[in-house]
Parts: sequence; structure tokens; C-alpha cells
Amino acid sequence: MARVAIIGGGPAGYEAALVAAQLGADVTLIEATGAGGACVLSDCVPSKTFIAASSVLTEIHESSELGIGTKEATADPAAVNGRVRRLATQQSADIAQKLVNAGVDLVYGRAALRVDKGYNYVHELHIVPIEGEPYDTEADVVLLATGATPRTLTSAPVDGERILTWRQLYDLKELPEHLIVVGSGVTGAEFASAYLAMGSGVTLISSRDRVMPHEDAEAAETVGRVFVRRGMDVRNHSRAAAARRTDNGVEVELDDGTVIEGTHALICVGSIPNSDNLGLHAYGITVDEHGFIPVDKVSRTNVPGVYAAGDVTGVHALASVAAMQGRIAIWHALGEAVRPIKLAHVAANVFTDPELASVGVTQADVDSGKVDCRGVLLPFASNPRAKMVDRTEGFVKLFAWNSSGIVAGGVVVGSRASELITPIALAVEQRLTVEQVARTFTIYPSLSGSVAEAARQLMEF
Ligand SMILES: Cc1cc2nc3c(=O)[nH]c(=O)nc-3n(C[C@H](O)[C@H](O)[C@H](O)COP(=O)(O)OP(=O)(O)OC[C@H]3O[C@@H](n4cnc5c(N)ncnc54)[C@H](O)[C@@H]3O)c2cc1C
Ligand SMILES: NC(=O)c1ccc[n+]([C@@H]2O[C@H](COP(=O)([O-])OP(=O)(O)OC[C@H]3O[C@@H](n4cnc5c(N)ncnc54)[C@H](O)[C@@H]3O)[C@@H](O)[C@H]2O)c1
Repeated sequence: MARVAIIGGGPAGYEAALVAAQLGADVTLIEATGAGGACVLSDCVPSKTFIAASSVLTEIHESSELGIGTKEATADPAAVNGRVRRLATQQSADIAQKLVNAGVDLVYGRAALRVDKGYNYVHELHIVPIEGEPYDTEADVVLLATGATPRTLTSAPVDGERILTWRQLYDLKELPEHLIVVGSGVTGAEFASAYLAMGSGVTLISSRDRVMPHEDAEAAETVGRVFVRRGMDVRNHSRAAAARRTDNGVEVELDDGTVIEGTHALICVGSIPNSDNLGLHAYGITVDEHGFIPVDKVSRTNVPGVYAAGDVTGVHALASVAAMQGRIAIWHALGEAVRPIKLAHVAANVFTDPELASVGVTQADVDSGKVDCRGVLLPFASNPRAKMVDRTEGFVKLFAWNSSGIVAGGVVVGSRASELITPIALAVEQRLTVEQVARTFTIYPSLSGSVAEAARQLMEF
């Protein structure tokens, strides 16, 4: 029976463990904090649960045109944060139970590779459990799935009270009166959006010319305009040089010397891979200059029998990608037929309000001539359902290959973009033509009607 040891119990690690158990391996999963990893306990699940609450307030605040909204609705931060914590803990417990039921030996503690037998086709791990004595164990296959940690700035020391990482937000008893969010990547934009909806004053420090610089420009600009319309102070072309506590709160100093005062600062300047203290260097495992563990398309590191998956690889920091990398690693390691990971069709969603979802080729690819595609953008302002619910900010953008008319990608900005991207993702994955999408009956009136309409406009006669 193959012995599989997995370090880290986030989506990469626990999905891999379930596959390994299904294939009859002897599986040990070592996890430092809780099953589900940072994804479930401090990053993805808590943030989306918090956003679920903030979205309700947005719906109420933005419904005055319908004759039923009120600007007076407020949130109880302690109740919202309490629910966030409970839901995350419950989700972690569910995953732990699933692993145990599958026969996985779930060890709470920390693990690292031991160098002694590194090149003998048997790998040795040193495990320091939370309870009990440290011990060594052997494995035929090792998966490194240790995730990442919020990056901080030495000039902005976090204290968990006023200057915070996103993992410390849910301990706040009060809603920040004025939150300064440093960094306008996906994480910063999501929290800025959610706290604005909750009723905090929000200043967003964005180092580039727009929020979410890695997303489709028209989409990110649309979201940025909504932020400003709702009262967010968005500072483009600004970098935080330092943040410090004051008597009443915090001040964030920008590169140009401007000082912004607030009650709290949230540092969202990216993440650092958890590749230290795993014994990688001594084991001969390559780690790049940013701390990521390079892997190939079946999750192999440079050392035979040692695989890596998830955020620690720097491939694409999404739970869905981490889980797929983990599964692929185990299928490959245990000799199953496996398809290398295909990242071109990964659908992603930013849970701002409005949401921003995308899949497949990008506008930048089209504009640069990297791909030969045509595209169309349909604003929701002309969609009857969007008008009825008074959520007309946003659009559907669709791309098709010029040679075949097959759908190549798309972008949706809107209140349920995370759902609306699925028909486009399906078309991309299943190689449907714009004609096939356009001939599909959609509900009238519906936001998804815009997907079919965009496809119709891309048909060539
Ligand atoms: C705020 C935020 C929101 C996000 N929202 C989304 C979203 O909506 N959708 C989405 O798809 N993605 C989202 N992501 C990204 C997603 O959370 C990550 O891509 C995902 O968590 C990566 O999973 P992982 O298994 O690589 O690592 P993690 O989930 O980070 O798990 C790794 C685990 O390994 C443990 N570990 C580390 N070292 C050791 C050791 N030596 N021994 C034992 N255990 C160890 C860690 O404690 C951790 O629990 C979000 C990220 C952030 C920061
Ligand atoms: N909904 C989701 O699926 C979701 C949500 C959150 C994160 N994620 C994943 O996590 C990845 C990382 O996103 P992220 O936003 O955490 O990190 P990021 O690295 O993409 O963004 C950090 C931003 O902070 C800026 N920055 C750095 N130093 C700064 C300073 N001193 N002042 C002002 N700005 C500064 C950077 O220029 C950058 O734009 C995403 O690409 C995504 O894959 C996904």
C-alpha cells in the first residue's frame, strides 16, 4: 500500500487526501491550524461569509429607486463576525469529519521533510504534533500544500487592533468608523467594497491607475466608478509608505508625504508562500526567488516523489486551482491516467459589489494580437431585468475565435456575475460556437439573456 504524506490541509491538501484515500493509499495529513486550512478558517470562507452579509445591506441601500429601500439599515458587527467565525469553524469540522471517514490519518501539528533518506525513493518527515511527542514517519509520496501568509510592511506593523491583516478583521467588536485599505488587488477591493456597504467610511490606497490592476480594465474601472459613487475615497497612483497608530486611530503616510487619518488600517499587499521551515533547501527542492515551489503541470517538484500544490506553488491563487493541483498530484503519483492542469479555462470571480467574473482569453490578449478573436460588450443598462431590479451598472463581454466562432472567453460585471459566468465558462470548456449559445432559449427577462444576445451579435453571416 502506497504511503502518502500531505503537509497542509487547505483545499490542495484535503482534496488530495480524499483522492489518495479513494485510491487505497495509506494517507497521513498534517495540518497546523485546522482542516480546510487558511482557505476555510481565515481567507476565502470567512471573507465570502462577511460579504454575504454586506451584500444584503447593499441590496437594501440601493433599492430606494424601487420604492422600498432605506439608507438607515445597519449591521451588528459582533453578530456578523460571530456568524463568520461559527460558519468557518463548522466548515472546518465538516472537512475533518470527511477526512476521518475516508480513512485519512489527520494529525494536528507541523511537519517538515527530513533529509536523511531524501534520495532513497522513501521520504522521511519530522512531525511535531500539537499534542504528544515529535516523531518521524516515512512516505513514498509527499505533497507540500502549505499555502501562504499575508504579506505585511515593516513600516506598517500590524497590531491586530488598529493595523490589521485580513485574518484579524473578524475579532473586531466594532465596525471601523474609517477603514483605510492599503492595496487594491482582489483582496483589498473585496474588503473595501464590503466595509463600505457595512457603513464604514473607506479609503482605498491603490498603487496603480485603477483598482484591481490585474483584471479586465473596463470591468475594474466600472467597479471603481461604483465605489466612488457610493462614497469611497479611492486614491489611485498612491503607495503607502508607512502606517502607525495615533491617539484616536491610525495614520497612513503615502509615498508623496500625504497623510491620511482613519480609525483602522487593513493591509492587503499580497501573500508570502509558506515554504520556510519545511526543510526544502536541505532536501534539494527548488524554491524560486519569491519563495514559491515551482511545479510542472502534474504538480511535480524537481525531486522525484515530492509534489506541491496550491498557493505555495504560485500557480494561480484560487481554491479551485489548489484543489485541482492536489488531485492531479495524487492521480499522477499513484499511477492513474491524468490530464495536466489546464489554466486557460479557469473561471474566477471577485466578490466586490458589483461582482467581476472572468474566464478564458482576455481583452489584453485580443488587443495585443496574441489571440485572433472578436469581442462585444453589452451594458446591463439595456437589459430589461437589470432595469427592473435597478442594477444596471455592469456588462457582459464575450470573445469568440475569428476562425471558428467558438466562444473564447468573457467578462461579466454585475450583481451576480459569479453565477452569470458559468454559461460562458461552459461554452469555453465545451467549445460551443456563438451560434450554439445564441440559439439557446434564455428566460425573459433575465440577466443571462445578455450572454445569448452578446453571442448573437458575434455571429457572422
Ligand atoms: C481574503 C481572501 C479571499 C479569498 N477568496 C477566494 C475565493 O473567493 N475563491 C477562491 O477560489 N479563492 C479565494 N482565495 C484564495 C484561496 O483562499 C487560496 O487560493 C487557497 O486557500 C489555497 O489553498 P491551499 O491549500 O494552497 O492553502 P491554505 O488554504 O492556505 O492551507 C494551507 C494550510 O497549510 C498549513 N501549513 C503550513 N505549513 C505547515 C506545516 N509545516 N505543517 C502543517 N501544516 C502547515 C497552514 O496552516 C494552512 O492551514 C482567497 C484568498 C484570500 C487571501
Ligand atoms: N475572490 C477570489 O477568488 C479571491 C479573493 C482574494 C484573493 N484571491 C487570490 O489571491 C490573489 C492575490 O490577491 P491580493 O489582492 O491578495 O494580492 P495582489 O498581490 O494581487 O495585490 C496586492 C496589491 O497591493 C499593491 N501594493 C503593494 N504594496 C503597496 C503599498 N505599499 N501601497 C499600496 N499598494 C500596495 C500591489 O501593487 C498590488 O496591486 C489573487 O490574484 C487571487 O488569485 C482570490
